[in-house]
Amino acid sequence: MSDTIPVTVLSGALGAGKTTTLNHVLTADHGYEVAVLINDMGEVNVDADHIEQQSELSQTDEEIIEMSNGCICCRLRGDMLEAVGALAENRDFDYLLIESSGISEPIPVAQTFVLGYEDADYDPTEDFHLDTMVSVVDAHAMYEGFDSGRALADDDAATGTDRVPEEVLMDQIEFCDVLLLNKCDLVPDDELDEIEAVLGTLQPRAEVVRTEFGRVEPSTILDTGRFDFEEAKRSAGWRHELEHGHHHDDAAAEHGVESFVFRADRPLHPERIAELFENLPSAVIRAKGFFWSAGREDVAMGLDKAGQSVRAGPKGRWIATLPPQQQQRYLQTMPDLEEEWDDRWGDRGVELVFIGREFDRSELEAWLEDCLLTDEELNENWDRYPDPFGDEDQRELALADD
Ligand SMILES: Nc1nc2c(ncn2[C@@H]2O[C@H](COP(=O)(O)OP(=O)(O)OP(=O)(O)O)[C@@H](O)[C@H]2O)c(=O)[nH]1
Repeated sequence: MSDTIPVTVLSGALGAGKTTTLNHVLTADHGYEVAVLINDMGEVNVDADHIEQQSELSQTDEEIIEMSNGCICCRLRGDMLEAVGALAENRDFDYLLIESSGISEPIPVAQTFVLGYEDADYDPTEDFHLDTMVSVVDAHAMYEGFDSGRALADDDAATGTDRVPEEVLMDQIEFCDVLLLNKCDLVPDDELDEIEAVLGTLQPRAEVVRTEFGRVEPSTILDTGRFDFEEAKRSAGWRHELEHGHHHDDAAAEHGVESFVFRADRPLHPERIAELFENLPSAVIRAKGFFWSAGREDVAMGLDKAGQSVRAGPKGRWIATLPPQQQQRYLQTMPDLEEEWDDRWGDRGVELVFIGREFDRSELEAWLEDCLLTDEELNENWDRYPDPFGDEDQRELALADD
């Protein structure tokens, strides 16, 4: 057991701050050779897209595996095992850090590591042991919906096949060893005390740590030895999962959560798109990606909506704005990029992911289309358009107006 590789699994609702936490920990001084597996909800993993090559994540040397288009708690369970099995063959890392998708249920992920999985030949216990289950909780979302937080506490119906994300959230809270109460900067201290009290009642065993932008000591989530198999086995969820099996094979579909990606290779009108971002339907629970705002050819704008917060603004650089040598490096390593490269505009474009429950996708798509420059506008002087996004990093749009 002692020479098996420890595994930490990060769970947490969509937009709670898992990636932010992961970035923070990976760039901190942790002393491990970490391999990372990221499971993102949605067809494409925008977090890993090329404009973000400059992000902190890619500046670290970690081996990163991405699994999109499904959840590692269900459809991708076997795939996950195969991937970590292949990783383990080389053994050139000594820690495995997993970020599961926002709607992944933590128990099946834990069971996959502790018990293996019937459809996979690889037995993960030969190489790995589960060290810490971490849940990232969005303190601001809890604060905003404190009433529903109470409903959560009363809800013992985490069984059956009609599980909804609130119940997944419940599982994420109840089945973890460390609870990161994130986004504490957005919530008054006395409210945080109350939220912490609720969390403590729901999961007395977990260590609760308050964080802002995922800034946590690596030792809080790495090699803590806190995962307790005996304890886990006693939890109702664990037994239920074993008795009934993990029936669904697509958590997203089951929860009515869907995602779509909007792509375009022409710019968006800054005022129209800012207005749309400020008025996104509430059924859209998460949106992210990057876009080209007409008149701001110098910078890749990012969108980041998590719950009620909508932030947009400069996020990264287009590869087309990099010095030629660096540009060549990207183009050589990314064949897709070369294919999509526009002679005049390079990689500038729009790629936005929208995740929601029962939202009208075609209506949203039509609105987005309307925000693209028309053929006529393409010939105008874009520099005359007012720029609602400014020069700062992504800033809050919706909250500022409330
Ligand atoms: N104000 C504030 N914003 C935060 C904090 N942590 C993260 N955010 C922002 O919240 C948004 C979502 O953060 P992510 O780290 O991408 O969340 P995630 O859980 O990985 O999201 P998914 O992968 O889509 O499930 C981003 O805009 C972050 O900058 C925080 O502590 N305070």
